[in-house]
Amino acid sequence: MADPKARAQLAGAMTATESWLRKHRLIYTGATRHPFILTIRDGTIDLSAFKTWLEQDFGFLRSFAAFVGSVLVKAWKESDDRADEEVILACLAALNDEFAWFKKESLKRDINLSEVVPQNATAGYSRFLESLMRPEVEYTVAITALWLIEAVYHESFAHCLEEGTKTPLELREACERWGNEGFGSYCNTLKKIADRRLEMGSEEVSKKAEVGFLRVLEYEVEFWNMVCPPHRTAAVTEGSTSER
Ligand SMILES: Cc1ncc(CN)c(N)n1
Repeated sequence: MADPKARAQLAGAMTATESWLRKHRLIYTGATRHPFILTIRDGTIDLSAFKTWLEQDFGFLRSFAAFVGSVLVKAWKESDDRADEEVILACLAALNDEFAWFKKESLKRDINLSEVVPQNATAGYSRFLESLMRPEVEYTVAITALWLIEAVYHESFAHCLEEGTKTPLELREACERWGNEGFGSYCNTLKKIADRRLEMGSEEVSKKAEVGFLRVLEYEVEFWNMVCPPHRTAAVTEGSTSER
């Protein structure tokens, strides 16, 4: 069905991103409720896993910053709304702050970030981001991926801040960085941009954006799995900690 309006009517009041979140709920939950996050939330986190996450996420961040820069270029060239550029620019500014935070945290934990070698999951994710930076990749596809990458972190870390959780004090700052309400509103703004673009775009672009959506979730799960391999946490997901 090529007509976007007819597509929207068929889906009722649901936006494209909402219908994908529903359709791909299983993998979305896998990405936002990963055992790594659950162990932060219940206070049983293995601090060496947290250290690995710090090291690898810093590496990811370098590619992510380049990707966000490429989304800004696409917005400048293709967007129907100049306000999009301001949202993406704010994201780049926040990333500058994020780099400083990673450096501060690594100093506290005796990590030499310049010596860290990207593991397969980080390198694979970076290659995927690089593929999205190509000029022929549509702005709509790229902004949808950007929204989801940010939203997965927001949903994951916000889960560790809910009432009654046992998130260790020393990890609260990390959780607040992505789990705070301001970050949540920024994710919502990105979601609205993605939906606006998806609504006005072709069926073909929408399909590409959905493929990108799924790939982001797969890479996010792989990223968490690298930090906290499933075999080590099988017992946690089964409700016991005896195998850890
Ligand atoms: C792997 C990953 N995914 C998402 C984010 C949030 N920018 C992050 N820092 N790292």
